[in-house]
Amino acid sequence: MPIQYLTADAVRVAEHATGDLLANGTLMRRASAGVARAVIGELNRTGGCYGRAVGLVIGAGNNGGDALYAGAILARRGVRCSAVLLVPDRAHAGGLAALRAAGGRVVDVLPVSLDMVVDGVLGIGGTGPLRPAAAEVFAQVTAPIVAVDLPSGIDADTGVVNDPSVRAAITVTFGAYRNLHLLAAPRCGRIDLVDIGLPPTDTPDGLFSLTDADVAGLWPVPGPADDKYTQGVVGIVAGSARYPGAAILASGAAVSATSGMTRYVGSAADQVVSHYPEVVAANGLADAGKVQAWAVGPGMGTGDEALEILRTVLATDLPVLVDADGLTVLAQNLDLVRGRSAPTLLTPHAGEFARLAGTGVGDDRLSAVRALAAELGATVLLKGRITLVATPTGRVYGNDAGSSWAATAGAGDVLTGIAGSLLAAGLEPALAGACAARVHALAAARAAAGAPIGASALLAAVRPVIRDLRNA
Ligand SMILES: NC(=O)C1=CN([C@@H]2O[C@H](COP(=O)(O)OP(=O)(O)OC[C@H]3O[C@@H](n4cnc5c(N)ncnc54)[C@H](O)[C@@H]3O)[C@@H](O)[C@H]2O)[C@@H](O)CC1
Ligand SMILES: Nc1ncnc2c1ncn2[C@@H]1O[C@H](COP(=O)(O)OP(=O)(O)O)[C@@H](O)[C@H]1O
Ligand SMILES: [K+]
Repeated sequence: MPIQYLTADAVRVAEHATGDLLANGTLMRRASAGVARAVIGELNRTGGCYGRAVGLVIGAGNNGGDALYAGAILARRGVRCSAVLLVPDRAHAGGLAALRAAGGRVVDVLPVSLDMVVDGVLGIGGTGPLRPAAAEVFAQVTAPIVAVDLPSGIDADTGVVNDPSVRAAITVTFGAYRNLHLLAAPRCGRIDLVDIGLPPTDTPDGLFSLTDADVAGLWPVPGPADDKYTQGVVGIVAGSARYPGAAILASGAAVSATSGMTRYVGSAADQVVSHYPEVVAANGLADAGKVQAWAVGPGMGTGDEALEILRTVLATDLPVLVDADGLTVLAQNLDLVRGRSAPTLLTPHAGEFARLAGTGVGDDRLSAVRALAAELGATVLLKGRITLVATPTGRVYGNDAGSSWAATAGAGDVLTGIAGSLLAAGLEPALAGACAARVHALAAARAAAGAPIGASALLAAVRPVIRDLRNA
C-alpha cells in the first residue's frame, strides 16, 4: 500500500474525529510517550538514561505540550531535563506542571553540555522561519535534535525549508505522515511514526509514496503465455550525431528494466546496436515497426526534425514519455500535448520545467508540479532529490532518492528508458514514473556505495536493484 502524507488541515480533521481522545488529552499523552520513547532509545543506545542531560525548547502551542510531557517521562527515568520556554506565559500549562512535578527544571539558557535536544517549538500550527529567540537557542545546540512532529521552521504542507529552521536527527510524528516528511525528508532525519489512534484518511488526490513492496509488486515480469511482443514493446527516440550517448543510455535502460523488446529510432542506431545487440533499430519513425509506447527526447536535438518527430508520436493514441530536448521543443508547442487523450508522461528537470510552465519551479515544488500537470492534462515528473510525479487530477507520488549520487550527466536518459519501458508494459504514467524513480534512485545508491558514479554505472545497477526488490 502506498504511504500517504497529509496536510495540516487533514491532520486536524483526523484529530477532531477522535472526539474525546483529543479533548481529554489522550492524543497528546500518546504523542509525548512516542517522543520520550525515541529519546530513550537514543540515550540507551549511547550509554543509558540515568544522569544524561536533555534540553527542551518549547514554543507557544501544543507542540511544546508534547515536548513538556515527554520531558516529564524522561525526568522520571532519571534524565536531567532543562526546558527553555520561548513564550513563558503561553507554554502548555499541563505539560509544564508535569515536567516540574517529575523534577525537570525551567532555565533561561540551555546548559552547554547536552546529550540530546527536543524541538517542541512549532508543529503543524507553525508558519514561517524560526523567530530570532528560537534561532538563537538552536544556534548554540550541538547535540542531536529530536523534532516533535516536524523540524520547526519547515512548512508542514509544502515542505519549504525556511531560514532559519531546525535540522533533526530524528523526527517523531503522530498518526500519519505530513507532507513535509516526504518533501523535506533530508531535514527530518529518521522519521518515527507513532500510532495515536487517528482514523484513516482517504484523499485520492493527495501526496503518496510507493513502498519497495509496491514497486516490486507493480514491476512487469513475463508470464507463462508471454512472448517478446506481448509484454509491451517500447520505442526509444533519442540521440543525435552530437549526443549518441543519450541514445545508448536510454536504450540500455529500457533493455534492463523489462523483458520483451526495445526498439530504437534515430541517428545513433549503429552505436546503440553495438552496445545492445538485442535492440531493434531503425533510422526513422516510418520503418520503426510497432510499439506500445514511445519515449522521446534525450539528446535528439531541438530543430525542425525533432518537432516533426514529436508531432508524429504525440498524434498517436499510444502512451508517450517526453524528456529533455523533446520537452524544450514541446514547450513551444504545448497544444501537441494538451489535445492528447492517450497517457502522457513529461519528465522535466527544473530548467525544463521552467520552459514548460513559463515560470520557475519556486520553493513550493508540490504546488508547482500539480499546477503544470493540471494545466497540460498530462502526468508531470519533476526530477531532483525528491522526485514528484503529479497526475492532472492532483494525485502526487513522491520519491526521496535517499542520496544524491544520481545527480550526474546522463542519469536522466537512464530514467527515460526505465519509465518508457514501464509505460509500454501498461503501467499508468504516474506509477511508471514513480516506480522508475525508485529503482533509479536505488541503482544510483547501490552503484555509488559511497564514491562518485557516472550514468553507465547507474544503468548497470538497475537489474540488481530490480532483482533485490523482487526477492525481498
Ligand atoms: N491537537 C492535539 O491534541 C494534538 C496535537 N499534537 C501536537 O500539537 C501540534 C499542533 O499544535 P498547535 O496547533 O498548538 O500548533 P503549534 O504547536 O505548531 O504552535 C503554533 C503556535 O506557534 C505560534 N507560531 C506560529 N508560527 C510561529 C513562528 N514562526 N515562530 C514563533 N511562533 C509561531 C502560533 O501563534 C501558535 O501559537 C502538533 O504539531 C503536535 O505536535 C499532538 O499532541 C497530537 C495531538
Ligand atoms: N540532488 C539529487 N539527488 C538525487 N537525484 C537527483 C538529484 N539531482 C538529479 N537527480 C536525478 O538524476 C537524474 C538527472 O536527470 P537530468 O537532469 O535529466 O540529467 P541528464 O539530462 O544529464 O540525463 C534524474 O533522475 C533526477 O531525478
Ligand atoms: K517541532
